Amino acid sequence: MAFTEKDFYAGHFNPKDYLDTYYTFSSAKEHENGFLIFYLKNLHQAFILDDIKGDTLIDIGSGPTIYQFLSACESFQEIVATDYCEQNWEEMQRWLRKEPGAFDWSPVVKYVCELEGNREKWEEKEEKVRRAIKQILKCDVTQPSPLGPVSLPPADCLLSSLCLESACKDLPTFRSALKNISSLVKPGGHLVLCSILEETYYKVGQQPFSCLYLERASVEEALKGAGFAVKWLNETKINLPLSVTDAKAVCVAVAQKCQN
Ligand SMILES: C[S@@+](CC[C@H](N)C(=O)[O-])C[C@H]1O[C@@H](n2cnc3c(N)ncnc32)[C@H](O)[C@@H]1O
Repeated sequence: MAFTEKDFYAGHFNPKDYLDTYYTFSSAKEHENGFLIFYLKNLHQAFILDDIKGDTLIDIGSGPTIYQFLSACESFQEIVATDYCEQNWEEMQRWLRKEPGAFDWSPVVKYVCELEGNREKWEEKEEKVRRAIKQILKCDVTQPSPLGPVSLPPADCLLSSLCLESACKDLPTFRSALKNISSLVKPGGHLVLCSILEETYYKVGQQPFSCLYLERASVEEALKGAGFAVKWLNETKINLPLSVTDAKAVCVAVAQKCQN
């Protein structure tokens, strides 16, 4: 399908439909939730077991979701969320401010608390995430300075899930987007990248969006080309209905920005 660029996202990406389709979590939807469970386990691995920690973390292309912060908030006190689209900032704000109609993340939060051995209650974890997210900024990964005029000190860690393959029309653009975002992290800092593999489209409500077809090797090469050393990369097959997406697999990579 034709590439759906950022302004198409701004006009057509419905955060509520997106959350309902991909982040409604229940044991009855084990297949549909497969990719989310895999991401949560690997984020737990990165931020809790591997002990990637520091002061600041920037999440690139956060969309309306907060699942990616549930383990990270144990290791980073300051989280900056970013996205190109205003409707996504608003949807995230609804949850941060506990406003009526906010998405119910509690089943996902409870799952992560279980992974962590219930060190804290799920309500406390939600509050920790709310406290950690200090700002939501506009970002465009296709620009050399993705945060535009906003200048932040280089972060200790970058996180990004399912954004670059949505935002990039081809592999050269994907490679340069990784270089663009690498300017936001310190040398020696980490990048945790959650990607979807072998996907050409996904639907949000009835609206299809294009996806850059990626294979594991192209993710690894692009990371190396952008100056990152890959520490580990885990991949698993997924099984979502074709009415929603043609994705075949997901992967999580942990990489470290090389010292110059
Ligand atoms: C599939 S969603 C991923 C959202 C979330 N990170 C997740 O894990 O579910 C893709 C996101 O990329 C954002 N996006 C699209 N083009 C972008 C661009 N050029 N720069 C930054 N974000 C962009 C969209 O607004 C959308 O929120």
